[in-house]
Amino acid sequence: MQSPRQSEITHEVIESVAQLTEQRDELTLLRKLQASILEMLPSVQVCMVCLVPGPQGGHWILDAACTLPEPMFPVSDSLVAEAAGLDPDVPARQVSHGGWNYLVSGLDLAEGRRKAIVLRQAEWAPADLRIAQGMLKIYVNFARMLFDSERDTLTGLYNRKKLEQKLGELLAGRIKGRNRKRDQETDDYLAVLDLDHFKRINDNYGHLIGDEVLLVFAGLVRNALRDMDWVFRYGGEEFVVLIKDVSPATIVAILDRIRTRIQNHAFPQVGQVTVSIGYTAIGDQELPPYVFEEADRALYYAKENGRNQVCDYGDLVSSGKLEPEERHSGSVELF
Ligand SMILES: Nc1nc2c(ncn2[C@@H]2O[C@H](COP(=O)(O)OP(=O)(O)OP(=O)(O)O)[C@@H](O)[C@H]2O)c(=O)[nH]1
Repeated sequence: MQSPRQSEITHEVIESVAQLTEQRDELTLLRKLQASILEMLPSVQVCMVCLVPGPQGGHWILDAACTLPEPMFPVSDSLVAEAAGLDPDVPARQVSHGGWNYLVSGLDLAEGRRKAIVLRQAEWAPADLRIAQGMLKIYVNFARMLFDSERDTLTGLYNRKKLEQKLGELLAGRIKGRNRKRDQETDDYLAVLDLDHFKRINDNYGHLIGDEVLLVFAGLVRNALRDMDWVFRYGGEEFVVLIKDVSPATIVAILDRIRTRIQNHAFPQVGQVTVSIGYTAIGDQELPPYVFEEADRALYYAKENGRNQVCDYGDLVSSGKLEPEERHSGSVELF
């Protein structure tokens, strides 16, 4: 039979696992993991960092721009090397260093990144170690599942489901007035990007090369943007980017930079590929499909009028080239 203390611990562990698996967002999942570990094992210190391949490749470095919960200690180069060398199938490894006993765990992310979770304590009681290892194992398994559920398998970009969630959150925030910046000159934008004459690429070079073009295209778009910008594969050869808090001049510059980089890139076997882009400011549309619909209409205009160009829904409406969107309640087609 369990002692009262044992059954209290069992209850705490079950409660923590239940709370952990309620999370649907990478960052809140990490925060919950940190809180649960600190609650169950108060003498443990926790540090969560992102690693990226170094400039020469072959070794990993800390990604300072990666925002994770406040680290409780600095991560040394040797710990980075330890986390980098982890076998993804081994959830946690024990390492002793400078009078501390560390438990290092890693999780591979898209775009060659790796997340490392490092716990430390001068001495680990065997029961504490088992709890920590178990929690890390549950976290890694659950985070992988969460990660897969919101990513496109070919490109590793976020998928349409994640777009719907992200855009819904953004609009809800604006409606509540939290992100409204009426007095400022910046806005949030949604752009739809569609490769030109992609069917010809498939027809002339085959589906595998078509997939390769999509993969290279996804990387070029991702690399042309800041870490804080969101890139989604909407489906087929259609992609969406969400760019927050930029001026009207900046959004044109960003999207035209993407367009030019694609045009100037020599795609393996295929050579030149171009992209058409339609975008709209995220304002009072109220529902995610309304935002998408505006950007998609601007994209359609770009396609109909020569392709390989960037078109703004707002400009097209104010110059009379497009009729403003008429919305009838009940006619909303969800994503
Ligand atoms: N290789 C590959 N092809 C895809 C994928 N998803 C969709 N496609 C193809 O993308 C092509 C899209 O063709 P269309 O919608 O006619 O458009 P397009 O040829 O790009 O012409 P425009 O958009 O008008 O410039 C179709 O041939 C689809 O089969 C995919 O995952 N891999």
